[in-house]
Amino acid sequence: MHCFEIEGGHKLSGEITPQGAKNEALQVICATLLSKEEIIINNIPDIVDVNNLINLLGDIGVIVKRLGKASCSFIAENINMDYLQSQEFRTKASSLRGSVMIMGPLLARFGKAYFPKPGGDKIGRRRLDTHFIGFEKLGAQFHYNPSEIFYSVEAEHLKGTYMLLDEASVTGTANIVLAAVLAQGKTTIYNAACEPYVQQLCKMLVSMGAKISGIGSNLLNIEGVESLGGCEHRILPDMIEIGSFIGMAAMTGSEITIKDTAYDELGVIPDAFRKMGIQLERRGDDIYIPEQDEYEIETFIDGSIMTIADAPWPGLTPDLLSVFLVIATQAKGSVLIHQKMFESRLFFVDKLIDMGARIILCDPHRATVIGLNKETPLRGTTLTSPDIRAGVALLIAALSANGKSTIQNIAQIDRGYQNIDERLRKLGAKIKRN
Ligand SMILES: CC(=O)N[C@H]1[C@@H](OP(=O)(O)OP(=O)(O)OC[C@H]2O[C@@H](n3ccc(=O)[nH]c3=O)[C@H](O)[C@@H]2O)O[C@H](CO)[C@@H](O)[C@@H]1O
Ligand SMILES: C=C(OP(=O)(O)O)C(=O)O
Repeated sequence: MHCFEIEGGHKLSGEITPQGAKNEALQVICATLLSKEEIIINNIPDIVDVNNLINLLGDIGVIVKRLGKASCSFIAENINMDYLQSQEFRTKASSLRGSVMIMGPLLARFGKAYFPKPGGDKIGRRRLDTHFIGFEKLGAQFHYNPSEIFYSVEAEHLKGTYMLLDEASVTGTANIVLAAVLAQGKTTIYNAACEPYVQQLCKMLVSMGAKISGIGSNLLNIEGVESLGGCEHRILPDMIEIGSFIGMAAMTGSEITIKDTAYDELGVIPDAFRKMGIQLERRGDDIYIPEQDEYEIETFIDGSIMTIADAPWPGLTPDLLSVFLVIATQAKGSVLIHQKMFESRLFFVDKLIDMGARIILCDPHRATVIGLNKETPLRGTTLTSPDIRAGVALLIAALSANGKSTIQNIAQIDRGYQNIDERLRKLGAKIKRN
């Protein structure tokens, strides 16, 4: 098991370019199953989850060609549906969460799809109800085998309908859209998730010949078509990685430039960092973060303590709350971090408390952080990464801390951050992979 050894307390400097977005990559790669024609995807991040999905598609019969470092061609002409019943499929598909989005395209194109319990972060209950209720509304029969935790959906044909989702699930919306584009007639999805990942998926589907309106809103209208063609698509920069780099710069008091951020797609993220007192400047499509010896968390207008909370898009993504929490530990002022969506994502604060941070975990969803205003740095220690975003938050803490830290279980970080140690070394970080 690899670990990172970090000597903290060094400033970073220079430029860093974000990878392609993990969560978009998972959606658009699954979408390649919808067509017999060639689909080229560019800016694919070289990370474990995405590589596992690409390999899984290869196992199902998709011809995958690497065209360059970050580009692949996919031709899903012949699909081996029997493979989906194999033990090997169950093991491989359950290594990540995003692979559940192969179900929508397979159901739409071949009338059936199977799936084991998906993997992904262990951050509380992660149900799939929205996915399956959506498929059922489109006319599929759903079967769940609880002893094997194996899901199946089958339909002779899918028929468009109106549906109001019980929650704006990101992968759930994507999965339903991926099925509805080939259904007969019109599907309306209300309370649809509209994260940039879903918007990008819909734009790609439109370029393949799908008829979708309402992209970017929570009301999608889809007119089913007979078949879809090929296309070329480029994945947006990873907004979670961009946010992680902003947090890293603030905590280490570093001057860095994050290149090619697709700034207009970042929604409230830059302003949420500004509320934490972090200065950042848009320069074209780059984000420049000056060296800051301190940053002061704003209060609300009436002087009450700031809350940073997650919400479905265009609210603040839950995937950045661990980063906000860690940067608050060295801010001036206090903040309530309210992780509304996931139940077990804040427990990593114990590790920050061990490092000297002042945090009260109020309950599994809320933590109050009283910033140290950089008067007392965190102390380096041995840490274990419980999930991908807590992992990167601990990495940020370790980079800013006094002394050495070891981060174990870095497979969690590698799941979503491409070559992170090498890229950070180029900024001057003292980080080794052992
Ligand atoms: C592979 C992938 O793309 N993963 C992302 C995707 O996961 P995923 O699609 O699995 O997450 P969902 O959007 O389904 O839901 C996430 C959690 O939020 C809760 N929920 C969701 C919507 C809502 O309106 N209210 C609510 O409370 C759900 O019950 C669940 O506990 O979206 C999550 C929410 O942005 C992100 O954290 C994950 O990184
Ligand atoms: C929770 C995340 O990923 P996944 O849904 O793949 O577990 C994440 O990217 O923060």
